[in-house]
Amino acid sequence: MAKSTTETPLMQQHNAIKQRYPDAILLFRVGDFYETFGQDAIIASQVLGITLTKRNNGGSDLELAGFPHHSLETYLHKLVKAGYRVAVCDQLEDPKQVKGIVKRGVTELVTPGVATSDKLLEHNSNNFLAGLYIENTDSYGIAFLDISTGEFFIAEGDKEYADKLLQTMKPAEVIFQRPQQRFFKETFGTRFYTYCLDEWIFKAGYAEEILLKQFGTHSLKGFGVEGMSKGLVAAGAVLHYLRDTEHPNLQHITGLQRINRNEHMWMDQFTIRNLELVSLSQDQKSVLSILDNTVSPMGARLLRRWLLMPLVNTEKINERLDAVEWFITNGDDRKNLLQSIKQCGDVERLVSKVPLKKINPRELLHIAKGLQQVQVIKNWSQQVSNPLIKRFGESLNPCTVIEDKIIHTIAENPAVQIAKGGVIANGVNADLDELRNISANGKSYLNEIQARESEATGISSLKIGFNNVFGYYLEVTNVHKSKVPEGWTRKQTLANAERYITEELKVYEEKITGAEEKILSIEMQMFDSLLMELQDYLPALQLNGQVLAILDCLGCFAENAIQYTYRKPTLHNGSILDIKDARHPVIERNLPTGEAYVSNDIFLDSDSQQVIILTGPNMSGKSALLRQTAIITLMAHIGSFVPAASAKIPLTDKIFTRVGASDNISGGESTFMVEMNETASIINNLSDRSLILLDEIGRGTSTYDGISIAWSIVEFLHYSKHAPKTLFATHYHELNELENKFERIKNFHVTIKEVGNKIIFLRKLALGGSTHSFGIHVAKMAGMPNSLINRANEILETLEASRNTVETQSGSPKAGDLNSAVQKIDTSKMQLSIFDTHSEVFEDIRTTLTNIDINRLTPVEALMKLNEIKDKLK
Ligand SMILES: Nc1ncnc2c1ncn2[C@@H]1O[C@H](COP(=O)(O)OP(=O)(O)OP(=O)(O)O)[C@@H](O)[C@H]1O
Repeated sequence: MAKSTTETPLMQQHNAIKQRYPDAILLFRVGDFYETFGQDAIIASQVLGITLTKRNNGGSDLELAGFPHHSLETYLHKLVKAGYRVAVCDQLEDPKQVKGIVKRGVTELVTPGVATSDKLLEHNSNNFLAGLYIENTDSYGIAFLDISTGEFFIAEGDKEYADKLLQTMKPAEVIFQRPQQRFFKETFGTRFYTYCLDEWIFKAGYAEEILLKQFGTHSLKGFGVEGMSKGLVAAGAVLHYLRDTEHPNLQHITGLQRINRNEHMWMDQFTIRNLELVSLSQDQKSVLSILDNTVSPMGARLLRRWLLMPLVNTEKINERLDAVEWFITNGDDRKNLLQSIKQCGDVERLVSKVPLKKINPRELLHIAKGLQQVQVIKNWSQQVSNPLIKRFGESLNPCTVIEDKIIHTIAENPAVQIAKGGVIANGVNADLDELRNISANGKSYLNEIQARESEATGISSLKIGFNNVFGYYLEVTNVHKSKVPEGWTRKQTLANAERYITEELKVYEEKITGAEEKILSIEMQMFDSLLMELQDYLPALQLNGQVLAILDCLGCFAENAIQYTYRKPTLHNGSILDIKDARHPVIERNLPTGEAYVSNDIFLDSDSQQVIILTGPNMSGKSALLRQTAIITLMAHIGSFVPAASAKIPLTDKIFTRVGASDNISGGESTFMVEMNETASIINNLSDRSLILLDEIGRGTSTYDGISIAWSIVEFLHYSKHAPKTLFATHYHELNELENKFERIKNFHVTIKEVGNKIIFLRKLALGGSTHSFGIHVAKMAGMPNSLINRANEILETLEASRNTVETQSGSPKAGDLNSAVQKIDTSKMQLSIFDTHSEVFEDIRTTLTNIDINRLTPVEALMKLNEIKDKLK
């Protein structure tokens, strides 16, 4: 920004404030506009598409861009979405009351992680601010706060766990110690919006002090977070950051919840992505998107967390499953309950707007109407026979006193903005009623006085009037002057009349002058005090929100089970996984009309069938089978019914999935390196209750290396003392040999039918391995030129002829003499079959001609086709 000694006082004020928020865009309120200056103006004009102008600033030109104050929400949201921190600087005094420059100050610093505006928030996902305390390279404390709902979590763990939590909770912003900037980037990458704070903030003593102050308690014991010193340090930093960003009203942040690593199933980021649990883009279908039948935003947010953090406690899971079953058999109860929950709106976010003073009258009324529904649900829950639903229903708090007060205080259909008036109901405040009466019925009130006084005095021509100098008056023509009573005071004498004021008129005048202003002020004050009163109920309201979210999710599982014929799984502590007629919940919902999903049985245990080697042609459905096994297992662990005829699911603490040859080029790792890194992490983190899905592991390197690695991984898993249940899909048919050598390995394949030179995918799982991949067939389906396909078939024949010499010897694979087979490939035909352009062109022309229906061709079209063919021959 251009510096000048002759800056205007306004710019001096701006610059002084800007200095305190150097890394934020400063929206500086001037009259009815928010203005930006200098570099801020350049950015704002680019991001917001508003005009950039120049203004003279003491001799130098300064960039300027602004927008009307009522557009703040829209523009603020655009800037924050574009990744900027925005400081909103308001006028702190009424300009009408002040001479000279108005006092200004930053009233809010909005960043991606500290957003409360509905425009910045997605209704079905949380907007977390994460605090990360890096104690050392493998020890972390993490806190997640959603300021828009008041949910506050803490956790601790090693690097892998910290990474997993960050990936799962997807914070909009991560704050950590400034000296760790480089380390953070190297460890967690660049996918998060980050901000650094001074190291001194990350201290246990400071954290405790700030947390106790926030919660108004003497100790943190009540939150069950003892021993989580690192997590608390992170939570302290989060609160400090809120203070730094001018968020003083945080009464809705009433406590902490701990996330325990051993209470949830372990799935790493790769597994979450590979199983397509949550959508990466708007139109991508995911397990979450097809399961989400919730009726409230808090239900939708909770479902996401449930899905990414499945339970590993049989008792708790069975409680949920039983509740879902109850909802299925009691359909009317379920429908009524969901209807009630729907009417409550986004309880958590509405409640959080109360201390932030961002709630509008309509939303306040919504809270009260929600509380009426809460009462309905609570009453209903008394007669529910399912213990979990009953327990949750009974824990609801209808907060009757405040509900009643809001319903009676707020008008039936209030304006959205308090400033519009008409927000407080009639009959609540006598002064307000009177003022409204006066303001609305002023004319008839005056007529009433006029008639009354005219009758009392006998002055038939008595008139009431008003002028700016004398205010209200009674006008008496000179003829009747003698009839004027004593109590009237003369105010003005005209040629043929006198004007008087009475005590009653004086009082009326005082009342009517500024009635509108007074009405507004009473309304605002009553609204404010209602909000103040409501603050005492915040914890109860938040608890209601959480309970409604749980009931919503359970109801949603019941809805899904009915709509999509999901069945109740049996979760047990044994080792058998036995699913009958399993389906993939996402694929089955996206098949073209008329096509049915082919279900399959799958059985795994730790005695006879611990590892399945799954072969089958490309596109036959191997990956789908692997994934549906994991998704069904996962769904059972969140308490959902599953897409299968029946399912016995062993309690599973970890699901690993790996797909060969996925790459992480931006992370600087080669395809195969990634594949091996990820597989190594499985091998090193196995447990007795793990489910492992390996999809074409080993394919990222040469055939021999790949087969050898795949073989040894399977051997390792088979001999591992944990005996993890494993599904291994592969195109290395050589691996089928493993079945003969290891007792707990079984071969299966996905069936197809060959009809002529076509194959039909039957998609049924059958015992035994398959010998063909039919990859060339899939290449044909993908639209490769016929000449290329024919050539590939020729080469395949040559190679397969040599395959007859394949011998697999004593526990290790030998893939035959591929090298000498390759030498046998006859390249003399290559000119003709692949690179003979003529054959390609003729093939092309033949296709064009075959597709022409001569009877329907107009002469002009025929000429054009002829021209097209001529061009091709050129
Ligand atoms: N059981 C099924 N019923 C109906 N359609 C299915 C079934 N299984 C898979 N499909 C369809 O077939 C497509 C290919 O399936 P999938 O990716 O599982 O094959 P694959 O055997 O793993 O193939 P590749 O070896 O080439 O990776 C799926 O996207 C889905 O549309």
